[in-house]
Amino acid sequence: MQSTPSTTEFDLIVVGAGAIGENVADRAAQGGLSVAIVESALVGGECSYWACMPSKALLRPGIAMRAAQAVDGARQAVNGTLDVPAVLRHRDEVASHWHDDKQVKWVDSAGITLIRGHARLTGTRTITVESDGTTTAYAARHAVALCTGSAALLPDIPGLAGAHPWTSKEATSTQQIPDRLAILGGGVVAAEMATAYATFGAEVTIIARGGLLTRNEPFAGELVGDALRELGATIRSGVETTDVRRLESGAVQLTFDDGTTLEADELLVATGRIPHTQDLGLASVGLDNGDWLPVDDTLRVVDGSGAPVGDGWLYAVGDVNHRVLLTHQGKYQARAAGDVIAARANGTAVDDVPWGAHVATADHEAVPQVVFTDPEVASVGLTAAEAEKAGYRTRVVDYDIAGVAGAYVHREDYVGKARMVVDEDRGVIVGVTFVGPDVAELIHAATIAVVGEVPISRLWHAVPSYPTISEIWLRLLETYGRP
Ligand SMILES: Cc1cc2nc3c(=O)[nH]c(=O)nc-3n(C[C@H](O)[C@H](O)[C@H](O)COP(=O)(O)OP(=O)(O)OC[C@H]3O[C@@H](n4cnc5c(N)ncnc54)[C@H](O)[C@@H]3O)c2cc1C
Ligand SMILES: NC(=O)c1ccc[n+]([C@@H]2O[C@H](COP(=O)([O-])OP(=O)(O)OC[C@H]3O[C@@H](n4cnc5c(N)ncnc54)[C@H](O)[C@@H]3O)[C@@H](O)[C@H]2O)c1
Repeated sequence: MQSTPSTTEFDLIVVGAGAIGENVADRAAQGGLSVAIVESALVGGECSYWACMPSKALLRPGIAMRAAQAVDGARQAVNGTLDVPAVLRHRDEVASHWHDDKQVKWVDSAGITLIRGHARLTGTRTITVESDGTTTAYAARHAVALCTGSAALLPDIPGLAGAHPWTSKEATSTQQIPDRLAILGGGVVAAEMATAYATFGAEVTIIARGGLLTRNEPFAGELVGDALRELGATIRSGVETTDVRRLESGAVQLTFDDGTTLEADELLVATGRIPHTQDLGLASVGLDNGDWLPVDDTLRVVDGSGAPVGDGWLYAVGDVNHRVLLTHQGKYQARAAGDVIAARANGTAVDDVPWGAHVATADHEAVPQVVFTDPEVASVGLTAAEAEKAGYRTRVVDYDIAGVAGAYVHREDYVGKARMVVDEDRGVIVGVTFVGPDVAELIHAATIAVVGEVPISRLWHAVPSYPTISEIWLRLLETYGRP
C-alpha cells in the first residue's frame, strides 16, 4: 500500500455522497466554502439506487393498475395483468441502471470536488481516503460532515446470516421475482415490498412478530394488512423466528418458536437499520466504532454529556445520526447543516433558536412520512398515543374518508380513514394520519398546519375544493366542532 505525504485541504469535507451528503455539500458550497465529498460506492447513495426510488418504481405500476380497475369505464380498458418484466425495466430506468454519471455531473456543476474511495477519520478535522490500494490524507479547515447513512440490520437469529437472505438492496434491485417470498419484519420496508411482490404474483408471507406498521396509528396496520391479505399475502404475527437455514433445494426454511416452519424461495430481512460507522475511524476522535452519532439541533456530533465533540467541528447528518431515517427529513437537516457550517466558517450570525434557519426543529414533532402501500399511509407529527405520552391534553378526531364526495368520485369502493390529534390547550393540531388510496399528496397540507401551529379556528377558513378528497379536512373540523 502506498501513502502520499502531502495533505490537501478543503473548508469542509463531507463523507458519503448520498442525497444527504450532496445537500450538505451544496449548501456549504453556495455559502462560499471549498467543499470535497467522499464516496465509496455510487454518488446518490441508497435512495437513488436501492431504496426510495427503485422501491416506488416497483410499487407504482400495480397501484396505477388497481386504481384504474376500480373505476367503471376505465376498468374495461385495463383487463390484462401486470407486465412484470416491463415493471422491472421501468425500475431499472428509475435506478439509472445503477450508474451515477448524472449525479457526478451535478456534483461537478455545483463546484464540489468528488473524491472516490473509503474515508476514515484520523483525528481532529483530518481523514484518509483509501482507493485502489492508495491511501491519501485530507484535512478540513472548518468541518467534517459524516453522512454515511445506514445498512440493513440482520437480527441475531441462528443460521440467518449463513442462509444469505435478501435485504432491501436485493429486493429493490432483483431481476428475478421469487415464487415464494418470506419477509421478516413488520415495518415500512416489509409492508411496501410485500405489496409489490404480492402484486407480481409471488406467494408472500410476512412474519411480523409485533404486528404491521406499529409506529403508525393502529388503523394503518389494520387497513394495510386487510389489503395485503386481499392480494393473497399471509401475515403471521406473534411468532418469533428461532432458526433459519438454506436447504439443499435452494429454498430457505424458517423455524418459529411455536414449532411450525415455513419454506420460501427467498427471505427478505426488513428488521431495521444499523449505522454505517463500523469502519469510519471514529475511535480516533474518542467515539465508538459502530455507534449511531447523536447530534444537537445544528447537527454537530455530541458526546455523552450532550456537548459538541471537540470545538464543534464534527457534524453527522441523515440516517447516521438516527434522528429520522427518511430522505426528505435528512435533506432538511442537510440544508440546516450546510448553511450553519458556512455561517460558522464565515463568522456570520448563527440562527439556532427553535425553528431558526440553522436548526432541524421539525425532526422532533413534525416529521411527515408516506408509506407507499395500497392503501397509502400518510402521516405527520404525533400519533394519539405519542401525544398522550408526551403529556398533551389531546382530543382525537376520526373520520371515514369514504364519506367524502371526492373519495366517492375517485373510486366507488374507497376505503380509508383519517385521524387528527388536537392539543386542546393550544387549539392546534399535533398529528394527522390519512390511510387510503392516493392520500400521499394530502399530507403536506397537514404538515403546514402542524409546523405553522395554525389555530383550529383559522383552519375553518382554509376551504377545500369540492369534490376533492381534501374535503376530509372539513369533515374533521365539523366533527371536532367550531370553537
Ligand atoms: C427499501 C427502502 C425504501 C425507502 N424508501 C424511502 C422513501 O420512499 N422515502 C424516504 O424518505 N425514505 C425512504 N427510505 C429511507 C432513505 O433511503 C434513507 O433515509 C436515505 O437514503 C438516507 O440517506 P443518507 O444520505 O443518510 O444515507 P445513504 O443514502 O446510505 O448514503 C450514504 C453514502 O455514504 C457512503 N459511505 C458510507 N461510508 C463511507 C465511507 N467510509 N467513505 C465513503 N463513503 C461512504 C455510502 O456508500 C453511501 O453512498 C427507504 C429506505 C429503504 C431501505
Ligand atoms: N416510504 C418510506 O418512507 C420508507 C420506505 C422504506 C423504508 N423507510 C425507512 O427505512 C427504515 C428501515 O425500514 P425497516 O422496515 O427495515 O425498519 P422499521 O424500523 O420500520 O421496521 C422494522 C420492523 O422489524 C421488526 N423486527 C425487528 N426484529 C425482528 C425480528 N427478529 N423478527 C421479526 N420482526 C422483527 C420490528 O418490530 C419492526 O416492525 C425505516 O426507518 C423507514 O423510515 C422509509
